[in-house]
Amino acid sequence: ILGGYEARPHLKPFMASLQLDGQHVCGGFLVAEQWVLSAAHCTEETGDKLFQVLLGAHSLTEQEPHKRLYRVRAQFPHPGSNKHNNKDDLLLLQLEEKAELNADVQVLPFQREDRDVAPDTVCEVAGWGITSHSGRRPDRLQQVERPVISRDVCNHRTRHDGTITNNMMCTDSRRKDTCKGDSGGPLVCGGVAEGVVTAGSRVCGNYKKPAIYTRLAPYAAWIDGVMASADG
Ligand SMILES: O=C(O)c1[nH]c2ccc(F)cc2c1NC(=O)[C@H]1C[C@@H]1c1ccccc1
Repeated sequence: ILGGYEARPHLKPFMASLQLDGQHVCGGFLVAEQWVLSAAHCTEETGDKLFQVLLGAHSLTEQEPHKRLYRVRAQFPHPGSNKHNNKDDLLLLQLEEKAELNADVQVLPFQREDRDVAPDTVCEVAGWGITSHSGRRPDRLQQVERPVISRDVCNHRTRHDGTITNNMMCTDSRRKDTCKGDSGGPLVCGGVAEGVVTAGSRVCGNYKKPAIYTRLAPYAAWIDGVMASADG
């Protein structure tokens, strides 16, 4: 997160850190007791290794009462996701067991009504992504508030030039922005997850390249289908 600030500890109990060999790779959030939602691009350099999912954390390193690392039983990247674009950039992870819910571990509902969030709506996004252009990695969860910008503005020739589909949304990226390591985390507007930070490599903090999110409402059936199909 660029231009943000440290979140109040454990006030975002839905936040997940997707880790490989103890290292944070991407964000995510608890979408059901045994399921975490993130971004498909995050699996690009993992080979066939499965992530581990850290829940209940504020600090990535310090001991905290409800912090727990969960093994993943299976990973389901959206079938339409690919490494050449931001389309269908969603990943569902089935935990080995149901997460133990408590003050620091809670599910976050996602938007199921397929209607665009109004431009200028201020939403918030959190993550353990880099906090500076030099690539500084925070130990504690950061957050920032960002206004939604319309798809037309985001698709302007000088911005993302027509690549933003109806299944995507954008927020202003002047100074305050998401960045590497924040991908997979939720864009929360009015207490509901409206989108997931896309994980395609993008410049951060430049107003000419707004942040891009995968909208969740269009994928409600896919999310429900995968969760229902896999046992549990
Ligand atoms: O965050 C992203 O946008 C993104 N997109 C990807 C695609 C492939 C892929 F193999 C990884 C990623 C990845 N995450 C990262 O590079 C994470 C490793 C970097 C990081 C940043 C801050 C703190 C800790 C670690």
